[in-house]
Amino acid sequence: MAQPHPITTPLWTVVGQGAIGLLATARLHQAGYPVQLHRRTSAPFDFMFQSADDAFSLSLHTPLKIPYSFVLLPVKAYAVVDAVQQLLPLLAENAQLVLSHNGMGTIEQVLPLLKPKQGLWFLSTSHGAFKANQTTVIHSGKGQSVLGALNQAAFAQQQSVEKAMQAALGPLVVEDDIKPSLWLKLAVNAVINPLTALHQCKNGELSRSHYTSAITLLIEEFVRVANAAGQDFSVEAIQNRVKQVIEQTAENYSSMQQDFVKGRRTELEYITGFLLRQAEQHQLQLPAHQAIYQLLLQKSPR
Ligand SMILES: NC(=O)C1=CN([C@@H]2O[C@H](COP(=O)(O)OP(=O)(O)OC[C@H]3O[C@@H](n4cnc5c(N)ncnc54)[C@H](OP(=O)(O)O)[C@@H]3O)[C@@H](O)[C@H]2O)C=CC1
Ligand SMILES: CC(C)(CO)C(=O)C(=O)O
Repeated sequence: MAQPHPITTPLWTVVGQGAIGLLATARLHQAGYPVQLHRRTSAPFDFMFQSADDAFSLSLHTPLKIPYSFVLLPVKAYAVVDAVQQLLPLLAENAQLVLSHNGMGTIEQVLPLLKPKQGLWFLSTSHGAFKANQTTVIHSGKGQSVLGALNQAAFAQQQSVEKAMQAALGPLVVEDDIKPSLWLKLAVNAVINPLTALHQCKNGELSRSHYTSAITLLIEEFVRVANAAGQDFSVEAIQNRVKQVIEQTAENYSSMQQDFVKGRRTELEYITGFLLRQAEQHQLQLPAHQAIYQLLLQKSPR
């Protein structure tokens, strides 16, 4: 008689020890997934997770199990390609890799690095998390996530990846084509992030009439380049989305504002920079985005 296959829960490897990575790690652990952290050092790592409903600590001490079959890569956009290059020798032949970050432009760089059976995914999230200190992560805002497969090899493990990402950063919407969602997130980030970094203000400040004309210009330019790139957005739809996010996150400081004020590298190159590169390809001028990009570069301590 044939033996039934044992039902195993796959081991996930989360890269880094950032806010989103630790949030995902804690939630995977809560859902019963074995999970390990691929960090810059191999020292043992304990951390504390806190949310509105929960608080617990997690010890991740066992040596890393390689090759990695399921990997979540929630690092800043500018760190993605280096991280993937470092991971390549550690990935299984049919590994599944989930990118998660703000901004765009990394997918095209990562796809050619993978082997034919290695699947690539993108997860875009509106969850909020921050590190209160090196070893404490706070789940500060319940959000949701959008997940999409980026190559054919991703479909070989579709159910496993979707189920795990539901646990890690759900509630989850799975899109056949994630690009429109990424462009919509880009619109929000290309308006709110540079303005809040430049004016050193909370997101909610941008609802003041003082910012109306700058926001309108940035949105009109965004829509021109998005349309040229084949994304069918109207100015009105983007205005409504940006207004909604400004209201919903009124008390937040954007990630770019925080990086900028702390003198850390920002994701400007993958947000406004990406938009400007797209505009160039389509022979469009984006004077408002160009101006804010130059101002932030000049003022940036790095
Ligand atoms: N935090 C949030 O609430 C939200 C964040 N996002 C986006 O998600 C992404 C991740 O955000 P967040 O978690 O805040 O970012 P962090 O910078 O806090 O976390 C990234 C982590 O990855 C580590 N890392 C980078 N490269 C490597 C590598 N090659 N090997 C090992 N570790 C590496 C970093 O280490 P080191 O510091 O040493 O470089 C850091 O610990 C960003 O794009 C952000 O914009 C989106 C929505 C909400
Ligand atoms: C949505 C927003 C603007 C929330 O602050 C964000 O994604 C960020 O800060 O990077």
